[in-house]
Amino acid sequence: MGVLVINCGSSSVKFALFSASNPHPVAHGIVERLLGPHASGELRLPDGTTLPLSVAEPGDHQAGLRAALDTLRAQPGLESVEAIGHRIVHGGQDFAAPTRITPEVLATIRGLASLAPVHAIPNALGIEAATALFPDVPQVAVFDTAFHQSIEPRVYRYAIPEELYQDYGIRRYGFHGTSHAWVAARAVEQLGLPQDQHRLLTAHLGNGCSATAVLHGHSADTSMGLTPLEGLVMGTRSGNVDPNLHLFLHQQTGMSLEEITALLNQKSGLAGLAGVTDMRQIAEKDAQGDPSAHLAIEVFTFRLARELAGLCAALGGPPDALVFTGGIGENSARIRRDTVAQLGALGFKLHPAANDIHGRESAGCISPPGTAPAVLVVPTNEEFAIASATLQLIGLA
Ligand SMILES: Nc1ncnc2c1ncn2[C@@H]1O[C@H](COP(=O)(O)OP(=O)(O)O)[C@@H](O)[C@H]1O
Ligand SMILES: CC(=O)OP(=O)(O)O
Ligand SMILES: [Mg+2]
Repeated sequence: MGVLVINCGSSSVKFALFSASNPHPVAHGIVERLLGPHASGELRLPDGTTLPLSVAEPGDHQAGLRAALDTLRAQPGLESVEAIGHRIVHGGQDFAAPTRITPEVLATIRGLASLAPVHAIPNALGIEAATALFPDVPQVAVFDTAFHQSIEPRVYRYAIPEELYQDYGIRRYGFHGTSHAWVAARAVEQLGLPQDQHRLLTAHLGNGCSATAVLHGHSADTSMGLTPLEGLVMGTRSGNVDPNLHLFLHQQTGMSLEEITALLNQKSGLAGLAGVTDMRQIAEKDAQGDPSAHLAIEVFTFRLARELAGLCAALGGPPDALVFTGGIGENSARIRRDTVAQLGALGFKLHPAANDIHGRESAGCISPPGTAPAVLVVPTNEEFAIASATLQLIGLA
């Protein structure tokens, strides 16, 4: 039983093919720089082989998916695709759980574009491209927002006039839910906590970054809001700024609303502070004495620590553990160290040697043995979580 998982971003398509309940993909890859003249990608096979993917012009999402799937299908011995799961970033108020994709569901996802301008249209294009290539294969939408549907009105309402919530659905939604739910479940298993009695903080730190308070298996609060711009400092996103910034910038510079929105989503965050988005490069620049890179790390970790401390209000008691995941959370001992160093008020401590060795593929405890609260590194596996939800929904699991 082959399940293909598709994560269509604004300029890339990530994909992974899974066989039944094996969390390691039988093949996976990425096609990048779509929409530009030099789209390209690669397919990785379990034996370590990497095959280049050449994308036909125009290099749109369908061309990207076609390049990936044609190469995938040509590999001897790989599973055929019997179900497709899509990562869909925004489910709005309409979707609280994985949903079988129909033309109506696709239209609703497309209609949510104003709430997720960077993500919703590529997500819809991914569904259309997959439908064109696999017209008879069942497809399932798995929403980033679904896990956060449990947050309460005091958490999801903004203090703005009520009719804006009623008329336009303006509220906090939260994202990266598939990842937060996955790593929280692994942490509960690893620490032997009761399924229905635990308090966790999860920090998903990738290109987009968010933190969540997980209370007894459910999301109780999260740092992202109406859109994936709210909250933490990210690769190119500012996270929280004073909402008056839009007017101030417009008056000072003459920039339009659209230009300011693009500035906050695409040119801010680590890119704005340090000039580059990649945390590895920022750490290298910092080591060479670059003051902007140093400040970027300080702002990133302080804002993360402050957010995590604030999320404890929704836990209603001291956390059992803090979980780091995502490209930065899994790989950067430096970011974990600097963040935890600012959370002493909550009792968090690191075991420096354990912190230095844990990285991708090695889930582990990085706090001193036998002490509470625990600090864990847990690799996320959004793709496998989506594959599992897809199989479950179509009754093949
Ligand atoms: N060894 C590392 N040290 C620090 N940061 C890393 C390391 N490896 C990856 N990263 C960072 O992880 C981020 C990308 O995270 P990832 O979860 O892969 O992204 P995406 O959200 O696109 O899935 C980048 O900022 C990258 O620099
Ligand atoms: C919701 C979100 O921020 O997603 P990503 O990290 O993939 O950009
Ligand atoms: Mg991500």
